[in-house]
Amino acid sequence: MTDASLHASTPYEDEASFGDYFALLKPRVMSLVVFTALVGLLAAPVSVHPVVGFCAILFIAIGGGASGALNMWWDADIDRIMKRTKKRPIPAGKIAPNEAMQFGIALSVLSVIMLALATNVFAGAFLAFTIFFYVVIYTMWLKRATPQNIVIGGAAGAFPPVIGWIAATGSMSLEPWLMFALTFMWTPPHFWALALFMRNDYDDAGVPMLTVTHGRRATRLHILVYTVLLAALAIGTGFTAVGGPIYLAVALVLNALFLVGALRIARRDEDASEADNFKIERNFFKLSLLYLFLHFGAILVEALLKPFGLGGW
Ligand code: HEM
Ligand SMILES: CC(C)=CCC/C(C)=C/CC/C(C)=C/COP(=O)(O)OP(=O)(O)O
Repeated sequence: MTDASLHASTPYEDEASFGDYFALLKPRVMSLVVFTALVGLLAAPVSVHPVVGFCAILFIAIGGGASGALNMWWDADIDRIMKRTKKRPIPAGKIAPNEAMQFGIALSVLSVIMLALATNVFAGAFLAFTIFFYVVIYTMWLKRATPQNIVIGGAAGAFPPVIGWIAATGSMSLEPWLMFALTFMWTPPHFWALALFMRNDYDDAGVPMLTVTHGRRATRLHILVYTVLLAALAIGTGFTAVGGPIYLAVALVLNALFLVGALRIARRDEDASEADNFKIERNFFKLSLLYLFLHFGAILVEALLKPFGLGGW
């Protein structure tokens, strides 16, 4: 939908509140993104001045939020159709699409420049690339083009620990890419569970999510396959440079729970009670958030213990 037609059907209010602009930053989703960036930054084997570290995380958060605003600008037409998203600031008539676009671009430029100045140019460039990946590659291109949209696009959400590490060290190494791999493999089960319990949202909006193109049964099986691969990766990571006994214990428990959840989803029958299916899918989605948070929390604990001769193997 063009700006003009959106304007025609939505009476934009004169003054959007601070809360409306804040909502454009997708703060709830970005909170976990920012946490993974923080772990990337703190797990690096260098000492970062607390003020520099704080600024780095702040600018990564602003960059992530800016990419969320640009996503909402581009997707305003489908957001106004889906129940889950119709109350967002643009479809709700609080902020005009053009304003959201300008806000998103301004914050993107600001965050990239400030991160480069506060830390290093490499980190700034990587943040710019991540924003580009989420906004252009995922949102503008893949999301409406292929059911593999989130498998490939998931890379955008997996880059933040790499940005955090580069902000701290000015270089890359294996450890942040292990964190990348974990988030990358986690994204499909995380998202497809939501696509299942949001039922017809994506059908209505004509977005080619797996649930729409290949059906709910195929999506359930995809969740199971990715969860098995994720479990192998997450547990295997326990024996690498970012792992250690604490991480491994956390990973074993969480992956067992996640596998049980994925099996329950895979075994659901579409003819079964819709309320029961909803509950199982929603619980799995919630567990996915705890799953990533605790894996990164464990990576952080291992890293913070290392200077004391503890942590790691
Ligand atoms: C391309 C990859 C991803 C896709 C397509 C995706 C999709 C989604 C969607 C559609 C929602 C519902 C959001 C809403 O209604 O506001 C959601 C929720 C969420 N996502 Fe993701 N996600 C992705 C990657 C990530 C990553 C990498 C993280 C964190 C590292 C993350 C963290 C969250 C959190 C914390 C929520 C819950 C927000 C709440 O409490 O409402 N997501 N995700
Ligand atoms: C630092 C930086 C730039 C981070 C970017 C992080 C990132 C790519 C997060 C992706 C998370 C997300 C909300 C995907 C939603 O998919 P969607 O946009 O299809 O969901 P929607 O239907 O809720 O809009």
